[in-house]
Amino acid sequence: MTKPQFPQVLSIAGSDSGGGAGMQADLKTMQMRHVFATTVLVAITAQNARGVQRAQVLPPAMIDAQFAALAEDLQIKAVKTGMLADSQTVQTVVQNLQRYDFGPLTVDPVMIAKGGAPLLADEAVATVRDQLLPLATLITPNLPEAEVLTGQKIRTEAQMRQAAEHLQALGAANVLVKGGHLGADQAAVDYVLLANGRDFWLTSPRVATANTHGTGDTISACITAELAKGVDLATAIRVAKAYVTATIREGIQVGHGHGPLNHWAV
Ligand SMILES: Nc1ncnc2c1ncn2[C@@H]1O[C@H](COP(=O)(O)OP(=O)(O)OP(=O)(O)O)[C@@H](O)[C@H]1O
Ligand SMILES: Cc1ncc(CO)c(N)n1
Repeated sequence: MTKPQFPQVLSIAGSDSGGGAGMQADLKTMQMRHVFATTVLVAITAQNARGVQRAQVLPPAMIDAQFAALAEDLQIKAVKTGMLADSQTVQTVVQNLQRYDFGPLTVDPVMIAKGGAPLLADEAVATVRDQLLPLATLITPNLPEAEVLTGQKIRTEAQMRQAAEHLQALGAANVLVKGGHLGADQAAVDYVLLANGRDFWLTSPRVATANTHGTGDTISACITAELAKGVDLATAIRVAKAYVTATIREGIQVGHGHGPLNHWAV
């Protein structure tokens, strides 16, 4: 009897001990999307829905060793990055992504946790922009991240569009600007600019909830999973928007503060 085949995907990220964001959100999402998730852990955070208490970065040699182990034995079809902590770690990840072909790369340029804790050192922003972003098949910044990467203020939908064009000019092939941080009275509107110049908006009703910890990780992990299955990018982004919306709408209650999503939602 032939055994079931699942496309293999990779999450390069930090651990969220609270289980709601980071590598844990990636793993839960990828499992729900029926792909086989592998990981390169770059940092550990002591974190819960109230915030980040402590973080520790892994040494470059340990990051290299994880990449080498995967390259030796697996066939990764799509890859994403999340928390990358500091400039040295970004450079280590960039070197490995250049060394191995793990398929289309989705860069979620994680900078600050929902509670306000920094997950990327200021000195690493230029490394992300200049070295990682040009490798990205897709970059998925939220509004504050897009502001930092472009140096532009983003308060309106017109500015979201301009920021996407700017990010493309910086070298990202395709761009998803996430509008989760627009005003609480506005719909959850995201803007997509594809490599071929096609663009579209994705709009869903804003759910009035504090339980949005890990939304960014979840949408980018879902896109990565769909890409590994061979789904085209525009469809992968639409599927992922629908999935993250369901995980917010069909919320669960775990912890306090910015609680996690319902990854079982469909
Ligand atoms: N309250 C909400 N209701 C519905 N959709 C939301 C809500 N908040 C965020 N979203 C959607 O979730 C996705 C992630 O966007 P967001 O801007 O929150 O990412 P993020 O800030 O990177 O998340 P995180 O840092 O928690 O991982 C987007 O599609 C956004 O529109
Ligand atoms: C480890 C980690 N990665 C990413 C995020 C952003 O959601 C977070 N809060 N924690």
